[in-house]
Amino acid sequence: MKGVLLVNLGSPDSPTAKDVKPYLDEFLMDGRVIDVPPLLRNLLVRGIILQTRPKKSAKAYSKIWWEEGSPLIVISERFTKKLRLQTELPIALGMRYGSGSIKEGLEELADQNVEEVLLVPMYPHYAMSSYETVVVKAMEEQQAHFPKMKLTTMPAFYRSPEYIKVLSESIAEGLKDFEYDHILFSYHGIPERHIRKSDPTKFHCKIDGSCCSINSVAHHTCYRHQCYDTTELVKAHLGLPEEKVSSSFQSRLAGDPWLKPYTDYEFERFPKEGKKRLVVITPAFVSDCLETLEEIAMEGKEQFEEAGGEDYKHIPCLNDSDAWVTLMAKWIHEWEREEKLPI
Ligand SMILES: C=CC1=C(C)c2cc3[nH]c(cc4nc(cc5[nH]c(cc1n2)c(C)c5CCC(=O)O)C(CCC(=O)O)=C4C)c(C)c3C=C
Ligand SMILES: [Fe+2]
Ligand SMILES: [Fe+2]
Repeated sequence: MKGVLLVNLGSPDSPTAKDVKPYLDEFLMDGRVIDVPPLLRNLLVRGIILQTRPKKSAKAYSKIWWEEGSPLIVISERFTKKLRLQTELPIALGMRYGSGSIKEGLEELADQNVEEVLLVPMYPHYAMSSYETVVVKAMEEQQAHFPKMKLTTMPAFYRSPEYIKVLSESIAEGLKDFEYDHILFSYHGIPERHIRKSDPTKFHCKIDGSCCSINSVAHHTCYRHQCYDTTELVKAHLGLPEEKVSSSFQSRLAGDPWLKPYTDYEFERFPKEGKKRLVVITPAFVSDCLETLEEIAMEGKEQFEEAGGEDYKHIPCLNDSDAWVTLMAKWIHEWEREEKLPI
């Protein structure tokens, strides 16, 4: 029997420093997130970051927390419930970090006699700190606890024409009745080093402004290329004017150079260039979360307005919209019947 495991990032159990700390510990001790040798990671994460960050993050989480729980978890559960109505296969949901683990998701499927699992990392793009860590963790759990299960992984779907259509239509809906000077596609950032590490050719990705637009096998795992490609594909689909669209990267941690341009610098720059009415889209996330609801919809608005901006709009992620659920159900049916996957 076939089944599906959807995996999203996860959230703390509550917006308190007490619950945020173990969640951040698991997240940041992942060697694909903070990719330094284990001893140094331990020192950096437990000795420095976790001394102050949980309190700061808990404050941010408490600004966006819903009565039912973390928006990321609640939206992922709503998506899963709606998806179950459109397919007869068992569908489970797991989180990479925090409660509701990947192992529990696989257990739920095993209990329903599932032997062949379609693993769906809920990320449109490949990054070792998002997509790759989900795949590796799921394979480890499968090998350790479910040796007879077969895992097939959904590829990063950022350039599937059907996905671009659904994303573009949700953006078009958000652009209705809003006069804008500029549209910013703000993607979650990663350290530049991760781009070089994920380059199988070891020479293509120079992050020099041109590598991401020159065809290369490196793009299968180049987060930067995939983000820029998403912007280009949506721009083409909607016929948006070249000069009114740009991309940037948000949510960096202090220390290393992360992908540029930085979103918060763009919020300060745009009003000075006369771009005073801004739309922000966050296509690295399929569901709204701390990084979209607090960092972009709240903090970003404040930064933009303080810099002289006048009108600001964040267009929500695809969340549990009917078009997105229906597309995922279609991909699942294609895998179930024809062993075909998007891209
Ligand atoms: C979209 C994919 C994501 C990538 C790539 C990613 C990389 C990455 N993230 C951190 C550090 C943090 N991220 C945090 C929150 C967070 N990150 C993503 C997604 C990606 N991260 C999501 C969906 C969320 C929101 C979770 C939620 O509960 O709503 C946080 C926690 C909050 C905070 O303290 O700021 C941290 C920390 C690193 C270091 C990294 C790549 C190296
Ligand atoms: Fe993150
Ligand atoms: Fe690249």
